[in-house]
Amino acid sequence: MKDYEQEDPIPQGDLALQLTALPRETNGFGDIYGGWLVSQMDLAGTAMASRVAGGRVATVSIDRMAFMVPVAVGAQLSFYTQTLEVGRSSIRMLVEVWSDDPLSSEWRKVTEAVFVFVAIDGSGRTRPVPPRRS
Ligand SMILES: CC(=O)SCCNC(=O)CCNC(=O)[C@H](O)C(C)(C)COP(=O)(O)OP(=O)(O)OC[C@H]1O[C@@H](n2cnc3c(N)ncnc32)[C@H](O)[C@@H]1OP(=O)(O)O
Repeated sequence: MKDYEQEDPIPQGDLALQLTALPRETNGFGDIYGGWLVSQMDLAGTAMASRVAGGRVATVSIDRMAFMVPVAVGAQLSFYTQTLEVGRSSIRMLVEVWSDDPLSSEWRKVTEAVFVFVAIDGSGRTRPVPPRRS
């Protein structure tokens, strides 16, 4: 994961979400916890996938992920998304999280994961992703 970080020093894709890590997102040790970060990644990916899908999507899978650096309270977090593949109803999307630490002023990649979203209709059944408009 560290090698990949060095080969890949800039965010991939489009900025989907920016927010500040607040004290309410911490665990009992006072540290930002991973589950909160994953849920923000899911929200950022959902927002972008629903644009591609032209409507409602559901998260069907998240690949393995590792947290490469800790996130400090007060850090500015940026979530980037890149569509990797569009299937009949599925959208594979890379979601990266980058942190701007207010104390160290360091800009670093925190984590990344590939999410798969599926376009669904009002009843929760899969539907085809509409063709891309050029
Ligand atoms: C449990 C929760 O509440 S988690 C929170 C939100 N997520 C959800 O609620 C999703 C719950 N899951 C579901 O409702 C169903 O799995 C559905 C409707 C998303 C998909 O139903 P399925 O019967 O798996 O549909 P189907 O087999 O046709 O697969 C649909 C697409 O998803 C892809 N897919 C299904 N499972 C996976 C998986 N585990 N990993 C990657 N892709 C997958 C398929 O390859 C297919 O892609 P394509 O249409 O582009 O070829």
